[in-house]
Amino acid sequence: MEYKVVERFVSINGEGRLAGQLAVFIRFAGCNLNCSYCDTQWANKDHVTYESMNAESIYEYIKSTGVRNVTLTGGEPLLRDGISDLLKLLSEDHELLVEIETNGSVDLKKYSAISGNTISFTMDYKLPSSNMESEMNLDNFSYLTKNDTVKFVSGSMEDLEKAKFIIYKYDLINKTNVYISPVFGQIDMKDIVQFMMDNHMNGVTLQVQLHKVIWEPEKRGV
Ligand SMILES: C[S@@+](CC[C@H](N)C(=O)[O-])C[C@H]1O[C@@H](n2cnc3c(N)ncnc32)[C@H](O)[C@@H]1O
Ligand SMILES: Nc1nc2[nH]cc(C(=O)O)c2c(=O)[nH]1
Ligand code: SF4
Ligand SMILES: [Mg+2]
Repeated sequence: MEYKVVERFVSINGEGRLAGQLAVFIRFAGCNLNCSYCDTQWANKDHVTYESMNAESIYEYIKSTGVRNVTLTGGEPLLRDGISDLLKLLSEDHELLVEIETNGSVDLKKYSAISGNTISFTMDYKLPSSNMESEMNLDNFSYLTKNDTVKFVSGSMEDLEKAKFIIYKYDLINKTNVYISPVFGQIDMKDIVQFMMDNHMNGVTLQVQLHKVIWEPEKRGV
C-alpha cells in the first residue's frame, strides 16, 4: 500500500496530551470533511503535491529522526482502510508512542482493535461552527479509553455550550481525556476559561495550539 504524504517533519507537538514534547509528524493528503476553520485545507486539495511512501519507508523515516512520539495527521489519516498496515507496523515498535489525529466521522472500531498501549486516538467532536457536526459518528465514544482524547475545537459560545452538553451526556471525563481548544484567533480564551469556571468543568483541559504561538500561525512544517 502506498500512502500520500504531504508533509513529514519533527517539531514540538502543539496539541494534545503530549503538547510541548518533540514529535515526528506524518501528514496524509485528503479529507472527507470541510471544516469552516480548517488550517490545513491545502492538504485536502485534489492536486496537492505529495510523496508516495509505503509503510516501511514511513517507519524508516520515523526511526531516522530518533524521536519517539509520532503524530499521524492530515487531512484525515484514517480515510483509507490500508492505513491498518502502517498502524500494525508502528504498534509493533514499543519504543514509539503513536497518536492519530482523527476527525470524528470515521468509524474507529476496526482501528481500536489494533491499537495496543502504543497507539492512541485524538478524536475531534466537530462543533456547530465547523459546519460538520452532522458527520459525527457518536458510536466512536464507546471505543475511547483513558489512553485517548476527545478534542472540542470551539469558535463560539454556541460551540462551548454544545461541547458541555456532549461531555456530560456521554460521561466523557470519566472515559477519556477531554480537551477544549480555541479555533485559533476566533474566540477570546478568557471567555473559554470563564465558561469553564461558570460550569465547574473539572477534568477538562484548555489548550491553545502551541506551534501557532511559537511560529507564524500559517507556517508549514512546524
Ligand atoms: C488539521 S486536523 C487533521 C486531523 C483530522 N482531520 C481532524 O480534524 O482531527 C488536526 C487538528 O487541527 C485542528 N484544527 C484545524 N484547524 C484549526 C484552527 N483553525 N484552530 C484550531 N484548531 C484547528 C483540528 O480541529 C484537529 O483537531
Ligand atoms: N507542532 C504541531 N503540532 C501539531 N499537533 C497536531 C497537529 C496537526 O496538524 O494535526 C500539529 C501540527 O501541525 N504542528
Ligand atoms: S476534518 Fe480535519 S483536515 Fe478535514 S477539514 Fe476538518 S480540520 Fe481540516
Ligand atoms: Mg495542525
